[in-house]
Amino acid sequence: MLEINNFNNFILKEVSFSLKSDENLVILGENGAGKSTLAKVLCGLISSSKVKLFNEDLNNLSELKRAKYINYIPPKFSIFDEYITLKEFLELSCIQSVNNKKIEELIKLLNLKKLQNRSCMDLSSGEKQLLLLASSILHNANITIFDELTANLDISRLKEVFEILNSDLLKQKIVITHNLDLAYALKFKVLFLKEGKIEFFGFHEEFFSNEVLKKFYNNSILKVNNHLVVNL
Ligand SMILES: Nc1ncnc2c1ncn2[C@@H]1O[C@H](COP(=O)(O)OP(=O)(O)OP(=O)(O)O)[C@@H](O)[C@H]1O
Repeated sequence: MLEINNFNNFILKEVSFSLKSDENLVILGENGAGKSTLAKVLCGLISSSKVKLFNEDLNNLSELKRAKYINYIPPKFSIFDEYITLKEFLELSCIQSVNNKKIEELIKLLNLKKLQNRSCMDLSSGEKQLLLLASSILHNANITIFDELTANLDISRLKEVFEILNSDLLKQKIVITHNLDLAYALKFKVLFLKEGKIEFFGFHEEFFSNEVLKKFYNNSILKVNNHLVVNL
């Protein structure tokens, strides 16, 4: 259970919503709408007294408990140690004991075997995003927030990531994305932010109706025969 109650700062305005433990969420909105800021508030990177996780104030949680409850995966991979390898990064992603069997399974699942001894710094943007996904599965938080996880992925990798987000490998998921095809396919609940305000919070079916799409995207996107079509 995640709750935010009337949060305000210079970017977000009167933000309130709650998610039950079995609900996943997609966060949509224009560039600069406040999506990453909201993610940082929800996971405590921006401090606030307005967030509750599993009925406990986020502010009062120990660092370990907070890490178990929520994990924020940023849009860009950054690391200070330029020598650390992909496999070592995964070992560090286990919050308590290192689970080598699971690391091997994930390396196989995400086809990262030939990269496992490469320095993380040398990975391509898409490979870094797959590493972040593998890392989040090892971390295994109750809630994982992905901020533009799929931005640099080719179509076949996007499909693999979709399958993982659509599976039970991770518990509760919050996905920030500009990829409406992904948002549509995931069928998660939808939150649409505009200039820091929640303009829509509700079910997938309602958001992806032509009426609501027209309201938020003018005529640039349409649903035709149950497919989204971009009108460039
Ligand atoms: N630390 C900061 N100081 C000042 N302004 C900030 C700061 N962080 C974000 N902003 C501004 O707040 C607004 C919202 O930023 P945010 O990164 O949350 O948007 P976003 O919806 O995630 O955008 P995008 O889709 O482009 O990633 C932007 O106008 C941004 O420039």
